[in-house]
Amino acid sequence: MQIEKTPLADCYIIKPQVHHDHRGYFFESFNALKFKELTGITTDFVQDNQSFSSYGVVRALHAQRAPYAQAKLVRVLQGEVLDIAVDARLDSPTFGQHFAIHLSAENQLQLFIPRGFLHGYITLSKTSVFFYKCDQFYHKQAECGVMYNDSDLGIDWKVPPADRILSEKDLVLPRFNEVYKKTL
Ligand SMILES: Cc1cn([C@H]2C[C@H](O)[C@@H](COP(=O)(O)OP(=O)(O)O[C@H]3O[C@H](C)C(=O)[C@H](O)[C@H]3O)O2)c(=O)[nH]c1=O
Repeated sequence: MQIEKTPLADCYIIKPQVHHDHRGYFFESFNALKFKELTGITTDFVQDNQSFSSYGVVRALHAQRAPYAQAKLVRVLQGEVLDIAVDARLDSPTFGQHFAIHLSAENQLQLFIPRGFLHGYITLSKTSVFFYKCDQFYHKQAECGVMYNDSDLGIDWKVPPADRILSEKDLVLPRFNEVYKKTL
């Protein structure tokens, strides 16, 4: 496992060590001890999620409010996505900034997104299977989110707007500054 810092504190890129042989490949998709050694972060994942999407589907930008905030370890099992993490920690020097990364079954990269972040992704391939570990259970009443294309966040979602597909819920999410009450 190799860890790479991002410009957002506590948000890390993880590159697993892939063992290839004549049969195919093997890699440890997560190892809590190695992760702690490399990041100093102790994780206790309690729920795994998986979602299937078609090209252009946007699932963004979501979080759960404290005390049910979730850290997530995300990766792609099939296809390719553009994954977005937005720092929504009011006391963070990178408050309001985002990090974007291409995750794919081919590059096998993962992104660790700490609690206090908004998260979302758009599918760039014909279809995608997205898998992620969470360190807090789903609490529907604690769900929150902001509009994915809020100009204040300046996220380039790559896919032409006409091709993007969103849930009814995501189409009516508020602006970042409405939720986080702090001007960027
Ligand atoms: C998140 C979640 C949802 N659900 C149920 C609720 C709905 O009946 C159905 C679809 O939920 P939703 O439309 O919120 O799914 P996404 O739009 O993919 O939401 C996710 O989008 C981005 C990528 C995230 O990082 C979050 O984990 C999550 O908000 O699954 C559950 O039963 N458990 C859960 O943990």
